[in-house]
Amino acid sequence: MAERTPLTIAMPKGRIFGEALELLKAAGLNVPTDLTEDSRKLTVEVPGEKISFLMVKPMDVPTYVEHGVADLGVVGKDVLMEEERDVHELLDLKISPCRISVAGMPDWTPVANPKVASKYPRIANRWFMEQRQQVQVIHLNGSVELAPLIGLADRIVDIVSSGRTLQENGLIELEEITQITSRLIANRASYRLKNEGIDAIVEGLAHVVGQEGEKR
Ligand SMILES: Nc1ncnc2c1ncn2[C@@H]1O[C@H](COP(=O)(O)OP(=O)(O)OP(=O)(O)O)[C@@H](O)[C@H]1O
Ligand SMILES: O=P(O)(O)OC[C@H]1O[C@H](OP(=O)(O)OP(=O)(O)O)[C@H](O)[C@@H]1O
Repeated sequence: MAERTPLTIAMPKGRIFGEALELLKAAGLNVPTDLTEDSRKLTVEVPGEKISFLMVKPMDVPTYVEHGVADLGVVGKDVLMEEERDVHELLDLKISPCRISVAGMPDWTPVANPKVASKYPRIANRWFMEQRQQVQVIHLNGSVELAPLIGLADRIVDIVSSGRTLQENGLIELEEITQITSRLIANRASYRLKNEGIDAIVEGLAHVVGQEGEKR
C-alpha cells in the first residue's frame, strides 16, 4: 500500500491484537517484525510508510483516538459502547466475535433492586434502564463470573464467547444484550485532514473483510 500521510494507529494489546495484525498485513500494510503481541515496545514505526503503532490497553484505544494522538484504532464494539468516546467508526473488522449477555445462577429468582456485577457499568445500566428494571450495578475489572458465586451480585453483564467461563462456574446465560466484533475507528479531525491516507487503509481492510459496500 503506497502510504504517504503520517498516520498513527492505536493497537489493542491482548486478544484482538493477533487477528488485527493479520488483517493489516493482508490489507497490504508493511507490518514491522518488532510489532508482536509479546513485545514490550509501546511504539513501533513502519519504515518507509510513515505509519506508527501504539500498543495500548483495549479499553484505552478510544481515548487515544479521541484525543488525536492516534489517527486510527482497532477496538471491540463493547469498548466503544462503554466508553462513548467521540470517534468515527469506520469499519466492522469482523474479528474477535463475542456477545455481551446477562447471566446468573440457574436458580436465579427476581429480587427487588438486584445487584449486577459488570466490567461494563454503562452498558449494564443502559440495558436495565431500557428494560425498566431498577438495579444496582457493581463495577468490577475482571473475573466477573465470580460475583454471583460468592454473593457479591445477583446477576452479571459480561462477554460470552465459547460459553466456557459461564459453564465452568455453573452460570447460565439469561439474555443476550448485543453481538460484538472489533471495529476500525478514526479521530474525527484526522478523518477529514488525512482522508487520503486513511481511505487507503480502509479500502485495503474492507477488501480483506469483504465489506466494500458496508463502510460507514
Ligand atoms: N472471550 C472472548 N472471546 C472473544 N473476544 C473477546 C473475549 N473477551 C473479550 N473479547 C473481545 O476482545 C476485546 C479485548 O479483550 P481482552 O481480553 O484482550 O482485553 P480486556 O478485556 O481489556 O482485558 P484485560 O482487562 O485483561 O486487559 C474485548 O474488548 C472484546 O471485544
Ligand atoms: O465465553 P468464554 O469463551 O469463556 O469467554 C468469556 C470470558 O472471556 C472474558 O474474560 P477474560 O478472559 O478477558 O478475563 P477477565 O475475567 O479477567 O476479563 C470475559 O470477561 C469472560 O469472562
